[in-house]
Amino acid sequence: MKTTIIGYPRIGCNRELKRATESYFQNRISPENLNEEARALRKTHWEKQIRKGIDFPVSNDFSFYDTLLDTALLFGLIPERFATLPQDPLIRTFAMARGYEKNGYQASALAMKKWFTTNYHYMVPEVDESSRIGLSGHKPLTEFREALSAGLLTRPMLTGPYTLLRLTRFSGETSAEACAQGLIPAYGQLLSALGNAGAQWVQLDEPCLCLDMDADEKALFHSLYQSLGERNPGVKILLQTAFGDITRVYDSLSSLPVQAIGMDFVEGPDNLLKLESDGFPEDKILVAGIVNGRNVWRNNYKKSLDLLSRMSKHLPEERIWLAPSCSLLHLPYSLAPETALSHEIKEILAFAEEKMDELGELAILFSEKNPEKHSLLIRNQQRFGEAEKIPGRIIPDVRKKTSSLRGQSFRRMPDADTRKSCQQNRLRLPLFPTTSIGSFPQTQEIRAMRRRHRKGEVDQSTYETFLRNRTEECVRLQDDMGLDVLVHGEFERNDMVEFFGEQLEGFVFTENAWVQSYGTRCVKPPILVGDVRRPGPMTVDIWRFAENCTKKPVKGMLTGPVTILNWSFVREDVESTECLLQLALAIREEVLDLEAAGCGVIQIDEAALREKLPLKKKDWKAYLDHAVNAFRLCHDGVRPDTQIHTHMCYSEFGDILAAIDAMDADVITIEASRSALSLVDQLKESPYARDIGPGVYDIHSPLIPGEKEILSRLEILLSTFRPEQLWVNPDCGLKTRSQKEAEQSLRAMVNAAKTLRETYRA
Ligand SMILES: Nc1nc2c(c(=O)[nH]1)N[C@@H](CNc1ccc(C(=O)N[C@@H](CCC(=O)N[C@@H](CCC(=O)N[C@@H](CCC(=O)O)C(=O)O)C(=O)O)C(=O)O)cc1)CN2
Ligand code: MET
Ligand SMILES: [Zn+2]
Repeated sequence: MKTTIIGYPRIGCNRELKRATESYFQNRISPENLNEEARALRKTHWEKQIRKGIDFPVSNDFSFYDTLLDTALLFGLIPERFATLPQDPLIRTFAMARGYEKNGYQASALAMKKWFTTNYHYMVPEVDESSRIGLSGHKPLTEFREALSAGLLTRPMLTGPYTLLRLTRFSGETSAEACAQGLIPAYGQLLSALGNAGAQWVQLDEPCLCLDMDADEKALFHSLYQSLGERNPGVKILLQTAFGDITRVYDSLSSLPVQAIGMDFVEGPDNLLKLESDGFPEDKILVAGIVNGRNVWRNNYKKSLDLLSRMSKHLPEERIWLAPSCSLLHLPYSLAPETALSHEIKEILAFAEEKMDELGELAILFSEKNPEKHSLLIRNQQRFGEAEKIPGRIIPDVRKKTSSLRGQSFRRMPDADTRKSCQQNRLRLPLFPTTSIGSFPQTQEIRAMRRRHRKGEVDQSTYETFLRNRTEECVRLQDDMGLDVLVHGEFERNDMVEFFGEQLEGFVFTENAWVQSYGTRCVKPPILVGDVRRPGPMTVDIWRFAENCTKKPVKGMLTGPVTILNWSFVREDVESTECLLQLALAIREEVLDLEAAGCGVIQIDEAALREKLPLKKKDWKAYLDHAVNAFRLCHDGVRPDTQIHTHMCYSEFGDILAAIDAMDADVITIEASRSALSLVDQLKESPYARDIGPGVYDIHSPLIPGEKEILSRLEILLSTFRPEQLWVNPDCGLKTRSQKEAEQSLRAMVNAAKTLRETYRA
């Protein structure tokens, strides 16, 4: 059996690309320097795949920002506001990703959305009537040639036409069908160019095949591939899917003019059932995704060999290539730099590099007559034996509590309307109250201080004094700007999930296991290995300190159980519903401690609640029931006059409105600035009654909004929301912004709210 991967991380094992790109943004290095760094990284990544024995390495998985954005640029899916940008590919890429402002020319960034159920974000391509669809770049070709000149034959990958069209926003008279007319010839042209350059295979990523598909969508998919097949000059196509099963189109696979199909057998167990009941097309190769490409645990070889032997009853092993279930983009690079993990834990983990080892070992084992006797299999089983010894895997006290809660639904009393008046009596907030989402800029100074503290170069009390000083400045600044509900700024947190993981029992941490979240931004997800317990208060001290710096209310700031779970690497030895209950209990204890300390407004962020919404609608209810119930458990014990906020990063919630409402928070703040109109649209049919703060400016962009711009967004929002329910806040936390950007933007926002209040008073 041959092995392949379908994408590799690109940020660099020491985040070299992040550092180089950020230096380029600050004009500290030239575009040539940035390109050099990128070339060096690509070379390192190809060489690593070869060294790990991968038979078919991949190219064009590199990107300066996002591969979907690269594909959009490649084929001219560019909206009018970027049409007159300089032709330079770096400038165009970053302009579309981050917004552009120069010489009186301004263009806001493309929207950013979550990539399927991962914590990776893609840029949403936009097509309008000005877009000229056609091949207008050569990135896949350049990178293919670059590898070839280093002596490596790679398989270029890019987003396929169906997924590209499905994820694009069309405006005016444009449509996916019309766009396809220009797009397919452009793909054809690219494939010929790649074939002429010596490529044998091209990988077209079609993860959208794992979504629900109606008859029109299926027809579009088939017609795209039929016409691509007619234009294909002979290069072989691997149609690659990920993140679930493709049972929606399985029946028609054999008629597709492609030579290989990649399927996920980890998140899509139904793929195997289909293969067993319907067989697999005789003329195609199966790229079998059997090693989990997005969780950090070792593969269980015994189970994988069983799976492979079931598959090989339906097609010969020469036609099976072993692969991860998705791109390795969602995993850290390597276990090698991790020195602090215990032996048992290290034994049971595998990051991108170790996953490639696993593919090779599985190929060896499968070719053995008696794999049971093979040292590789014995070693693999020993790892799982060792893992049983991990301390804290089962804490009987915790299990006792969760088992008494199973099957219950939690509910806060009294009803929301009654609570609203209790809270108004206590807080006395003006119309259009202003607030922020929590974090303030994590400046170089703060990060450097945290690093010195981590390394033991700065003692605990110096570090704490430093944090308090920053917190005090931050609270005073908000007071001075006239915000109504303040925050402490989250300076003590490296990340909203990693921080809570560090406070709770049950998680372990890595030193260097970074995973790209978007652009140059990375996360280091904690790894859940045991039962969760809260040893003591986590946020009460810093909240109390901040509260004492002002007369205004300061929000207690927590991350909710669903988000902690969704942004961690989760255990596979325990049901996620159990972990969710354990986390909810821990957060609940913290909520009650904050309340007892006098905190009147508590925000429980559920930024990741929507992100793990299953891709197929039939699975939504089960997920949402558990998620919502866990959130309700966090706050079902608070007093009526304690105001519970929640925050979500994406406003696309028209379709899960009932679930959002059922969370029973008093106030929700959400992202909306890049899509104020779409939120208003979604809520036209079914109005939303609770207090809501749709973000009035984009915190992901370095552009500073003006008061007028904010006012016009607020006006749009007031066409759907009652003045008494509208809060005024940014889209999300300010941690990635500079001090100046944060301050000027918030001032514009507060002024806009004040102006609006005048209008309503008159
Ligand atoms: N987990 C998670 N997922 C999320 C979000 C989020 O906030 N958290 N937000 C949404 C958007 N995604 C985001 C993801 C990351 C970042 C982000 O800012 N990440 C930081 C890293 C944050 C962090 O963990 N920082 C640590 C470590 C920082 C670091 O790199 N330290 C240097 C030293 C720095 C110095 O000396 O100057 C080092 O260790 O080498 C800290 O502050 O302590 C980055 O990439 O720059 C922002 C948004 C969706 N998903
Ligand atoms: C990604 S959601 C962020 C919420 C968090 N309270 C912050 O402001 O950073
Ligand atoms: Zn957010």
